[in-house]
Amino acid sequence: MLELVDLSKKFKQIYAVKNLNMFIEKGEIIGLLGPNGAGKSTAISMLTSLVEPTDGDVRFHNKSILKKPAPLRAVIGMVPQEIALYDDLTAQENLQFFGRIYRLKGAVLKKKIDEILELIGLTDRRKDVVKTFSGGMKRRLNIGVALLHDPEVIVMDEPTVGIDPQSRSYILETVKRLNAERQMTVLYTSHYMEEVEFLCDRIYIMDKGDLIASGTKEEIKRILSAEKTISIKADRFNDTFIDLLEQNPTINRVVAEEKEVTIITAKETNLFSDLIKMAEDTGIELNSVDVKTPTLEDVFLHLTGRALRD
Ligand SMILES: Nc1ncnc2c1ncn2[C@@H]1O[C@H](COP(=O)(O)OP(=O)(O)OP(=O)(O)O)[C@@H](O)[C@H]1O
Repeated sequence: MLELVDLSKKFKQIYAVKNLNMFIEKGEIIGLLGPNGAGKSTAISMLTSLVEPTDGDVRFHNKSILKKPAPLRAVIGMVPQEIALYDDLTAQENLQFFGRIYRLKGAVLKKKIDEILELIGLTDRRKDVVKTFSGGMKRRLNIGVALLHDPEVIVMDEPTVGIDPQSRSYILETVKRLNAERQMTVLYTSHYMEEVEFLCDRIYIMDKGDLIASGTKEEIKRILSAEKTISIKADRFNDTFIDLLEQNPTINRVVAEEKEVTIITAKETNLFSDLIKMAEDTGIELNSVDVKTPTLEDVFLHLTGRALRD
């Protein structure tokens, strides 16, 4: 239904997005995962014709929308990262204002507003001004605005950044409902791999403008089928211990954080006794050594040598 073809955007000398290829079929929830600066916002801004690509094409039902964005604009809803609401208006007044921009009015607009307030869980706060809302409530209303014209496709740019856990799970459940009950197609960008794992049918992972992996969760995790991830925990680590790990030829990658070191090694390697000895020799008191089931976070670590959450 929607396709990005060899899409690139260059800002001065830097590619924010480089040769990105993606497709989205009707009714899918697609995850676009990547750390800050990966190029996710730039990619979706090109998709929603807010940013003009340097190269490549965006196609909707096999037709380029770069010169004629109207057919896609009519059916797409965009939830931007920045909250775009009027603080001095109530929730209801905000929806009325944006609804009129979409040329909705009278009983149709009223019905739509009631339905949206119910969906985003703000019916009982409809008459309160937005400036009294928590960050999570503002984000929910921001999503409500994007739903006013009954879009077939909704694009959400990191809609859960910096909000309370309750609003976060409300938003995730709302995305699932929109997809299940209204067959809405969703493109969801995030740097939280657990959100993308929970929501999405297929996933694209970007880093520094490049697409580094794509497929279903299972397909992506198969990238790690020959490796395993070991998490080592201690109250503190030292450089000598980390150096020993990095020099060990059976260890493929080491990511050291204050109280946790993650290593990736070949599946068949048995490092347990070596790790205990290395810790003893370097004066580290281990709290735990665990072999983890691979997550998308581990795939990112494997492909880039960095943790996604950094
Ligand atoms: N208008 C712009 N001018 C110059 N550089 C830009 C512009 N917009 C984005 N960039 C750069 O392009 C790269 C990708 O940014 P982008 O915002 O698309 O990433 P992101 O994955 O959405 O991350 P974030 O979650 O931080 O927004 C970054 O290095 C960013 O600094």
